[in-house]
Order: sequence, then C-alpha cells, then structure tokens
Amino acid sequence: MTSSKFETNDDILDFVIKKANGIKGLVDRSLEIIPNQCIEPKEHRLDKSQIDNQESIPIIDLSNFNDLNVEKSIQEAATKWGCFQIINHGIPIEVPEDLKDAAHKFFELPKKKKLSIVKIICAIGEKNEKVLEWRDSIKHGCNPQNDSNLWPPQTRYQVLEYQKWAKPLAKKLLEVLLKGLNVNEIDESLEPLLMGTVNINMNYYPPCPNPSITIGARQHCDGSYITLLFQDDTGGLYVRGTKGDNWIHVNPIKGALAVNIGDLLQIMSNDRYKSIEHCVAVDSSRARISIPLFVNASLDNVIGPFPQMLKDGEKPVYKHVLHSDYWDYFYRKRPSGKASLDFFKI
Ligand SMILES: O=C(O)CCC(=O)C(=O)O
Ligand SMILES: [Fe+2]
Repeated sequence: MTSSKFETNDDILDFVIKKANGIKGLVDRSLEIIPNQCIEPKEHRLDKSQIDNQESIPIIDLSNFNDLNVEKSIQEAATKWGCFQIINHGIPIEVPEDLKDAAHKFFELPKKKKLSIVKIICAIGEKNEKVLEWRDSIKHGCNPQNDSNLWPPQTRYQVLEYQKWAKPLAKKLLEVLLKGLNVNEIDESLEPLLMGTVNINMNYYPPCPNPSITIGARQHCDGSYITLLFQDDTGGLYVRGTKGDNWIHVNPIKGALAVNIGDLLQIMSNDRYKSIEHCVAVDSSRARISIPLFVNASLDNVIGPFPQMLKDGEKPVYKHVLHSDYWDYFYRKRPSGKASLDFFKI
C-alpha cells in the first residue's frame, strides 16, 4: 500500500460515495494508511475480549420441517437468541454457491464497468461521525414493482434463481414463527404486511490492511421481520450472546443459512421474539461475501404489536408507527445495536 493521495476526509467520501468507487476502489489504490474516514471509533469496534467461544447459536435441521419438535426449536431459538442457522433447508447447494460467484464477478469488475451498471451502497456511521464501514453493497429489490432488468447482468440470473427457492423458505419460517404467537397462517390479508418488501443485498468486504481499527458492519439489528443470510467460508459475523455483552461467532457451515430475527418481528410479537444484534469483522487477506435476504413490510404499512399479543390485557411495549417513518429515523440517526427499537417504544 502507498500513502494516501487524498488531501482531506471529504475527498475520501467523494471518492468512495459520490463517485461510487466503494471501499474496493480504495483498496485497489493500495493506500498504505487506513484513511481517517474508515477508522471506527473505539466504542463501535468489536471488543475481542468479549468474544465468547463457549456459547454457539443453535443449528436447526429442517429435513422434517413439519415436525412439531422442529417448529418448537425455531420458536425457542427466536425467543432465546434471535438467531439460528438452518441446514437441510431444501435449497440446492449450487444455488447460493453460484450467487456467491456472481457477487465476486460483479464486485471485482474493473471500476468503470461496474459503475456504469449500478450504484454501490456505502454504509456511513452516525451523522457527525461519518465513518465508513469497510464494505460495499448492492441491493436487488425482489418485488413486483422492481424491474430485474435494472440489476447487474453479472448477478441477475443467479438472484432470480435464488429468490425462487429462498422466498418460499422465508415464508415457511415466518409461518412457523407466527404459529408460536398464535397468529394464523399467512393468508392473503397478512401476506402484503409480512412479505410486502423483499430485498436481496450482496455485501463485499475487501481485505483490510488493519482490521482491528475498522468494522465491516457495525453493531445493528436488521429492520426486517426475518433475514436469511448466506455467508461464504471466511467467517467474521458475530451475534450477541445471551449474557448481554458477549459476542458469538457464527461459524460458516457450507450450504447453511443464518436466520436473524429483525426489529419488526420483535415489535409485532410485543417482545416474545428478540431481534438479534450483530456486527461483522473484516479479514486482512480475504475478501468476504455475504448475501442477506431481508423480509420486510411495505413502507406504507403501519407496524405495531399483533392484536393477538394484547388480547389478554397484556400492555403493548410498542406503539403503532408508519413503517416509512421508522426508516427515516433509521437513516437520520443511524442507531447502534438495539437502539433502533427506541423509535417504537411507548
Ligand atoms: O455480512 C454479514 O454476515 C452480515 C451483514 C448484515 O448484517 C447486513 O447486511 O445487515
Ligand atoms: Fe444485518
């Protein structure tokens, strides 16, 4: 790496965000020093002393999905952890593997070619901090109103194929989770609320010369109902353990998917299920790919605890708010960890 040719921090933001070169563009310029705009404040870095190798999140075998014990393990994992991995989920191994290869192809395109295709999303920290996460992302909106012709040709076919398998799986998982709340199966009236917006993102974490002072994805909860996450075998995803301040590594398992409970399900379940706080550390020598599928409400839905949660006189923990207002708040405040739920709290 050579020394930075950027004069000011604004130059970096301009290069990475406005000119959409991404963090990969920075790495390709072989900077010797990590730019200030990518140095994560200490309090948001992953504290290695809190990594707990004693705990691990449940691995649930879905070979017998309709078995009541399997349903119970899913509901228990969502209650205790907010996160679990699933194996034998029915998606043929080559489908996510092809998706991963497609992501590499896209992110490793020469800069100009990549930029002419699509805008890269860069995640930036709290308003006044403006620290960039060490990753580049793209989003594929998998909804009737989204036109897949606008997706990169390098990823289009693979994402279409993956969503064919992953969307029904997500729906089935949601159905089991709702069953645990005594909410009926997802019928026509519930489907727009529960699966109104489905997005498949691709995250590319370039190798980082000094991973201890950067963060791939800072501590957050997903704003979804659930997220299905495919990760490659690099490792680096950490979730909150049950002791409050410990972090647990989500060990990559070939072909497995991690399932995260998001804020929407914590709210709708009036705290029965817990959204999982998580973060990603980057690697010094390998680029990492992860592919989350976020199952969300539509922006014009009103979100609040299901009436079934409150029918025996239980007090609501959350108020009803317009889903789009939550995202306005999220992007304005960039809340860390579980603070994303504060907007809904009564
Ligand atoms: O890369 C990962 O494993 C997690 C990514 C993530 O948390 C996100 O995109 O919301
Ligand atoms: Fe996430």
